[in-house]
Formats: sequence, structure tokens, C-alpha cells
Amino acid sequence: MSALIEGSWDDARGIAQSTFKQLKSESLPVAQCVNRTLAVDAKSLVDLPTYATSAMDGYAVSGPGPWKIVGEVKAGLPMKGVLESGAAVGIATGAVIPEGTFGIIRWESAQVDGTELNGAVVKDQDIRPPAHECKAGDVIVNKGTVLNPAMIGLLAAAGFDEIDVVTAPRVALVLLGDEIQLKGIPRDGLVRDALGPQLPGWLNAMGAQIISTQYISDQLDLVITALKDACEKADIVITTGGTAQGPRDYLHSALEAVGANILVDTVKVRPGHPMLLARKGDVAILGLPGNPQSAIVALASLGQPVIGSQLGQTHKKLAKVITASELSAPQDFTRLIIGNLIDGQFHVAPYLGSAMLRGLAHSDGFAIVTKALTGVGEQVRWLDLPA
Ligand SMILES: Nc1nc2c(c(=O)[nH]1)N[C@H]1C(S)=C(S)[C@@H](COP(=O)(O)OP(=O)(O)OC[C@H]3O[C@@H](n4cnc5c(N)ncnc54)[C@H](O)[C@@H]3O)O[C@H]1N2
Ligand code: MOO
Repeated sequence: MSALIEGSWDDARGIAQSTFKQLKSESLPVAQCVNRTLAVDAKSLVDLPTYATSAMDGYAVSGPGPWKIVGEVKAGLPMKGVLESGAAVGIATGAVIPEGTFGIIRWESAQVDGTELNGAVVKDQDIRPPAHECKAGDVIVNKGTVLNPAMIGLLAAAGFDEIDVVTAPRVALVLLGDEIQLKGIPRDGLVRDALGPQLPGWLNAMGAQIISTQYISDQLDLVITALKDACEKADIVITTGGTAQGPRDYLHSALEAVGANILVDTVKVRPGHPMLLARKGDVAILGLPGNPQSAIVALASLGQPVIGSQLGQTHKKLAKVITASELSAPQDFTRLIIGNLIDGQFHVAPYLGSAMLRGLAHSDGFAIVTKALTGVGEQVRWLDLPA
């Protein structure tokens, strides 16, 4: 496949979404699977509810009243035998309904005199029927879903001890640049590394795991060695800086030297213009521009779809929102504009410059702007930053 060179943002994103295969899966205890992506359709192992149970604390009654109270049924301790006509038993919420029960009278509506019970009841009153929520074999969570805590609870209720989730893509980070300073106040023209510390947070939120972080000087042989090593152990290699064509930008030459195929080389988007996506076998190589805001734009634009594909997630169409701010984009370019959704409307953030993080730091995502001018009240697409 030939590379998409300075193509549209949507085409580049389409390539990022469609090129990479789902990784293998692993079986883990359900409680450890929150935020993991389900590798199979989860089919309930039981009917839910599994038994007919009482929805309320009260009395299970059989036949017409008045009834004689003959005992008590607790949750987890089903009554043995049949509830005879004219008999009642005290019953707790969640306890199994005795065979022969007509309905439940809540304790607050029951008239009790010694062992005699009176009250109004209709058939099956306050009884939760079995399989009301699902039958054994029903799909309760679809393959490709990112599991939230409620789903974890549902899977446990449905009888699962372990479940198959997709392995988290392994990311090797390779940060390029002689000017990068890792600690302290920047001095002598050096720049504090603003990407090494933030990329793990974004990548973890997208479902990936960092397996290594390397800082590499602007020397072609070092960049080649770092890329080779990273490609041997990772599912995604993410580089920062060196994507442009400047005198010390070695990413293109290094990709050629390691035998990677470039899929996307520069995109008609601002910020993030020199973003790059390549592959070496099944390994994705994502080149994030060095300017910090541009790097995060590239990660959200191309990195998130690659990770989504490797996790077997379905790529959703972007939602549309109304903009409360007037927005512009350069001719023939897509612009990703940082901002927030307030009452469902997009409000642009300050500090839009591609080298700045101050606006991005307080933004929830990006408006995707393709027209030269989008007026207040018009629709734009919205790309969420992962939370
Ligand atoms: N003649 C041209 N020059 C540039 C163009 C162009 O089209 N023609 N494109 C500009 C755009 S747009 C961007 S974005 C940058 C991309 O540059 P690189 O990916 O090659 O990145 P570097 O040159 O290495 O660095 C750019 C900038 O970012 C700072 N940086 C890099 N890494 C980090 C880090 N880890 N933490 C904080 N800051 C970082 C670096 O110091 C530079 O200031 O190229 C433009 N140039
Ligand atoms: O496109 Mo560059 O990424 O604006 O700074």
C-alpha cells in the first residue's frame, strides 16, 4: 500500500482505524477487568434472577386468607417443602419463594395478631420471576466493549469467575531530541520534557500499557537502534519529535533503515501537521510531532484508533455538537480546536498555540473544524480526550 502523503484528516484516521488487527486475549478474574476490552460476547451462565425471589420483606402466603404464620424464610436459606393453602411464612427480600406461594404481603401492610395474618394480596405480588432480566445464554455484554464497574457486577451476577479480555497493547516510547531536559528548571536553551510524563496517562486511559521509555539524541544511528529494539517488543512504538524535515529530524530515514512501511506521512491538519503512521509487520509506529499540543492531537487522531483496533473495539462515528464559539480553519485543512462541552455546546479554550499545553490541560476534547468559518450555532464534530 502506498503512503497517504499530506492527505485529509479523515482519510488518515480511516487508515489508522482499518490497518491493525486485534491482539490476542487473556482470561482474568472479573474484578480485575474494569476498563479492559471484552474479547468475546459474554453470554450469561445462568437465568437472572436464577430463582423466583421476594422483592420485599413481608409474608409469603398460600391460598385465601386469613393465614397462619408457620415459619420464616431467610435469603440464602430456601424453605424445604411446599407452602400449604392457608399458611404463611415470613420472608426476606431476596429469599427464594416457597413452592405454592400466591404472593407477598409487605410487612408494613400486614395485619398480624399472634400467628394469624390478614391482608390484601394479588397473584405474584412482589415476586421477582426467574429469568426476568436474562436467560442463560443471552449476550449481556458485547465483544469489544470497554468494561465499566456496572458491567463487572453484571458479569459476576451472571456467574463468571473469569472472563476473556484483549491484551493491553504494549507501547514502547521513544522520545527524540537533544534539547530535552528531564528534571528541574529549564536552562541554557533546553526544554523540560512535557511528553514523557503525560503520554503514559493518556495511553493508559486509552487501554494501552507502557513497556519502555527511551530518550534518544538526534543521531541517526541511535534512532535506528532504538526503533529496531522497540519494534521487537512492542505492539505500538510511539516516537516524539523529529517528524518534520529539519536538519536533525531523523525519523523518516530511521523508518526506512528498519524496513518500516509508511502509511500516513503528514496530514492536512493543524496542529499536528507532520504526524506520521507506519507499520513494521503487525507493529504500529506512530510519529508524534515534537510540539506538545500537536503531539496530543496526533495521539488522539491516529493513536487512539490504532489502539482501538488492536483492542477489537468498534470505531464509533464522532458526535456532532453545536458550537458556542466562532471557529476557523485554514483553507483545505482540518483544524482540531481544544475546548469544552458546556451544556452540550462547544466553547473554545484559550492558548491554542501548538507548543502550548495550558489550554489543552483544561480541555475535554477537540472541535473538528473543516470549513474556513463555522458560525455560532452551527454544528461541528467532537473528539473526546480520554478521561
Ligand atoms: N520549515 C518547516 N519547519 C517546521 C514545519 C514545517 O512544515 N516546515 N512544521 C512545524 C510543525 S507544524 C511542527 S509540529 C514541528 C514538528 O517538529 P518535529 O516533530 O520535527 O519536532 P522537533 O523539531 O523535534 O520539535 C519541535 C518542538 O517541540 C519541542 N519538543 C520536542 N519534544 C519535546 C518534549 N518531549 N517535551 C517538550 N517539548 C518538546 C522541541 O523542543 C521543539 O520546540 O516542526 C515545525 N517546523
Ligand atoms: O502542525 Mo504543528 O503541529 O502546528 O505545530
